[in-house]
Amino acid sequence: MEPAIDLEHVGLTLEGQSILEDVSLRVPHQQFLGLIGPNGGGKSTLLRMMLGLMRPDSGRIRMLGRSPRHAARSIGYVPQFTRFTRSFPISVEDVVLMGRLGSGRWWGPWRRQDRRAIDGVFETLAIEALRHRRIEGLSGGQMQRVLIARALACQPSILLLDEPTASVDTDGERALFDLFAHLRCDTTIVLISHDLGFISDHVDRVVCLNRTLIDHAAEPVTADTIAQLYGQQVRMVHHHH
Ligand SMILES: Nc1ncnc2c1ncn2[C@@H]1O[C@H](COP(=O)(O)OP(=O)(O)OP(=O)(O)O)[C@@H](O)[C@H]1O
Repeated sequence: MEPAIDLEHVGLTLEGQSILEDVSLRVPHQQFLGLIGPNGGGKSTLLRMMLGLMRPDSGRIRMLGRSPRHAARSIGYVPQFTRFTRSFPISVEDVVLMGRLGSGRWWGPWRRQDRRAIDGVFETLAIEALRHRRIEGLSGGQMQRVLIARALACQPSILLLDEPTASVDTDGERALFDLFAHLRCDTTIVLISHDLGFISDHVDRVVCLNRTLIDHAAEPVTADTIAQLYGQQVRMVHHHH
């Protein structure tokens, strides 16, 4: 069976700087993968490539056996919180409905079935009370949950999350990982995090990206292995500068 995510020898150079080099990664269906690495290591760039928002200079990316652009409707994406501007005068419901744009509907008012389809997502993320609030006034943790709800609104087969727990308190973080544990029965999840100890408790596998990818698939995921992986990578950063 083809893996859910298949990267082969992916490379990217931007403005003369090598961002990704020979990155190969196969993520089987329903695996929960933690993606770690130092700042600027290329993690967000790699997720954007999986979504088809950026193309590699070399190598090949297949998502669900298709090109990233063709698979995009089956991929939910939670961007890094700080990259999402909140100065639009729109409601929480509007933001979550945006997640259904790929579901065959391109313009015109939302259909009742679209609104009904997101009811479950509001409940799952416990944001029902926020449904008609403007997004400008939300707290960081509330907004983060709204962005996750938006990603889930298309009932994705693959969920890509860029530091989804960055603005969430400890209880909220635990609730999110409970949610991911529930979702992984039928979803492949890639989660970027800097919280090394925390992800080690929840993911199946950890890979570390710092321009090149280090995959210790054979080793059990423990906080120590991750700290070691991360330490190596951080030392490499210093070494390169
Ligand atoms: N559009 C762009 N043009 C030029 N350089 C870019 C562009 N996008 C990203 N980069 C560079 O690519 C490198 C990787 O950035 P990226 O955001 O993928 O890293 P990251 O691992 O997600 O970092 P962080 O942990 O800080 O979020 C950085 O050096 C960044 O400056």
